[in-house]
Amino acid sequence: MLHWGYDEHNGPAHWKKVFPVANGDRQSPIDIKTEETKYDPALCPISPNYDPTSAKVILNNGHSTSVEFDDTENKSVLRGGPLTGSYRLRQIHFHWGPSDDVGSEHAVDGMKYAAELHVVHWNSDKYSTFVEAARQLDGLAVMAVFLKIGECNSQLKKITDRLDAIRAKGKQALFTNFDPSCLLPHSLDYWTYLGSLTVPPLLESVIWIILREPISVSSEQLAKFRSLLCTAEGEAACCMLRNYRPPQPLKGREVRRN
Ligand SMILES: CNS(=O)(=O)c1c(F)c(F)c(SCCN)c(F)c1F
Ligand SMILES: [Zn+2]
Repeated sequence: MLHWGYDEHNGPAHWKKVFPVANGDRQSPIDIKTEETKYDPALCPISPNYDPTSAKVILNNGHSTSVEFDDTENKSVLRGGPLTGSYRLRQIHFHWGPSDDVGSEHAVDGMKYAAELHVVHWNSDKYSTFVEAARQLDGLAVMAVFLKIGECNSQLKKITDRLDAIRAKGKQALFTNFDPSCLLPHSLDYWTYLGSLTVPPLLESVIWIILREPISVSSEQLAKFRSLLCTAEGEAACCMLRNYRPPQPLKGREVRRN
């Protein structure tokens, strides 16, 4: 297989040929059947504490757009929720689709949102680097926020207004003084379950925290994500129209809610 992607010839159905864990017991995303989620009174509120100076660059990696944070010290961390100890902020990125009726990775009772924000953290209490943590069962914590078509999101505008500068794969631009808490909804109520990365190598090291309340995004803002290119400058341009993996089998896992 050529390099993995989201096209007919290299998309999610092909990934298992190179990454056999794609058929594992704790793959992500999943379709959250809300009636089957279990209330857990032991679950704490989540407590994000981010320092805006941790933000460094905004990047087009060919599969998504991300904001990368300085994770050389414990300046921006997530605590609480289902987590033990503190998880250090690494980066945020988005998943979307070719039209507003699909795009999120997780689904809620079979319904997909237009896009999904992932806030990625790693367990800096127990491990020394992101790469080491990504190989551990409790290594990563990803907070997911659904994006629902509606009003223009003024906070998201800080990101969508910069996408022109990073259209081609491999391009990056300075991006600092940004606290990703500004992208969180009013309510921090969540579902949580044990899963994986949703892109190769699909490592089964993610504690998922999925916020139940979506944030808004306008159709025009979302269209800007789709104008990003999966190809580098000088290559035949190919738009990043979709980068979501379909829901995977639950395989007996429990989804808890606070
Ligand atoms: C949950 N979404 S994801 O797509 O599987 C994903 C990424 F895209 C990531 F970029 C990173 S971190 C940076 C790695 N090079 C990650 F931990 C991650 F889980
Ligand atoms: Zn993601």
